[in-house]
Amino acid sequence: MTAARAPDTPPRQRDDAMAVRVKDVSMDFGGGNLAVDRASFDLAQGRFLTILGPSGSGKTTLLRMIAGFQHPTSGEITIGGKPVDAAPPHRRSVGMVFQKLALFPHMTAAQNVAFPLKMRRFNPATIPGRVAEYLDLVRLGGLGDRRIHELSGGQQQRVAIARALVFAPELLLLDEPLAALDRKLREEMQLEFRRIQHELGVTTINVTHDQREALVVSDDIIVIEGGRIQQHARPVAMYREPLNTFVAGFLGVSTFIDGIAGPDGMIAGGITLAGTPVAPLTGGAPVRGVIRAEQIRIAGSAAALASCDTRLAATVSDVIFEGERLLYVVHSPDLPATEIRIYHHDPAAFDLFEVGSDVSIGWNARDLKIFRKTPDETPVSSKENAT
Ligand SMILES: Nc1ncnc2c1ncn2[C@@H]1O[C@H](COP(=O)(O)OP(=O)(O)OP(=O)(O)O)[C@@H](O)[C@H]1O
Repeated sequence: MTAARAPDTPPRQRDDAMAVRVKDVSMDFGGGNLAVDRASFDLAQGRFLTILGPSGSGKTTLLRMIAGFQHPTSGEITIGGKPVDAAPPHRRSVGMVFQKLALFPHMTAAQNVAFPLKMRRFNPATIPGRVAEYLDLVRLGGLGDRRIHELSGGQQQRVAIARALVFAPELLLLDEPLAALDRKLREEMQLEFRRIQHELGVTTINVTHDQREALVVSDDIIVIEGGRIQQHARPVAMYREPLNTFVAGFLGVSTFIDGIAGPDGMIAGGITLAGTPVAPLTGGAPVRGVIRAEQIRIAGSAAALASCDTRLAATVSDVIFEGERLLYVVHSPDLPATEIRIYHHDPAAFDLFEVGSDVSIGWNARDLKIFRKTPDETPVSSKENAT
């Protein structure tokens, strides 16, 4: 595969180490609708960044400003050291793939891929070779003569990717391009995006509300909520060390325990739970403990959980079979207000528990992360986001 550096690839801007710089950017649509609130981040050349957040959190607005389609109310965005709106959209070195692919239906796959090259006045003699090269890159070699309606959804997606990349843009922007695909195809295309991005080394910003996609494809993740960047980190760090309960609830499946800070962790339901504060806490302050579903163990007796720092009696309220794993929902008389969620990763095991079973559950102090609770915090349902 030679598409990575085609002979007539335009020289890229390499004078600035940061491919994209977003500085104090806000978008105020008026009437109290602050869609993006003082967002700042830098993205280094060649990295794959995903902006992850729930519906209405400001992801698309932020991406549209980076694309130059929308002007920030305040702040500054540069690509390769230059302001984004320095050139008209069709002259910018930015490739884009949206959920609506906007392919030309009357054209063939190859004609679609050739279109941006013609718009950018590439040497006509080089166009067929370059189109073939990028169709190969997206594994559509041999299908260039097919019209768009003669291609499957996944193949159309590949045409859109080839069209976005064929002119070797400095930056690739993806706005939920996989959202409309069924789960299996979506997961296949996630890996394809990753492969192609690694092969070309093109700096990429992807927008999604799918946490799995963010974890699978990205070098870096930004979680956004209410127009504000909540955390910017690598996927493993984001998952293991969330900065606040919103991020903890948005990635993965967790149990939330409300209480107050105590000397050795937190006090909830009248008992002390050993845990790890993420920041210094004042005794008696309202806190929220968060523990991931895979970090709680479940067993038929407390003796089987001797290695756990905390052990509680509980009753199974629900068992959800998810194929490769089970999700137990249990309640403990020690924490009456808390719905506790536990993953069990071997659904073929013999010691499964049925609804109504009395069980023991346990975890270690390092896995119960204790956050200061803010006054406006409402219970978070991480289950809704478990895709
Ligand atoms: N052109 C506009 N005029 C007024 N308000 C807008 C406009 N575009 C977006 N908004 C508002 O800005 C907020 C952020 O919208 P945005 O589309 O950026 O969210 P999102 O995170 O991309 O959501 P989704 O995942 O549903 O696409 C929302 O409250 C939305 O209603």
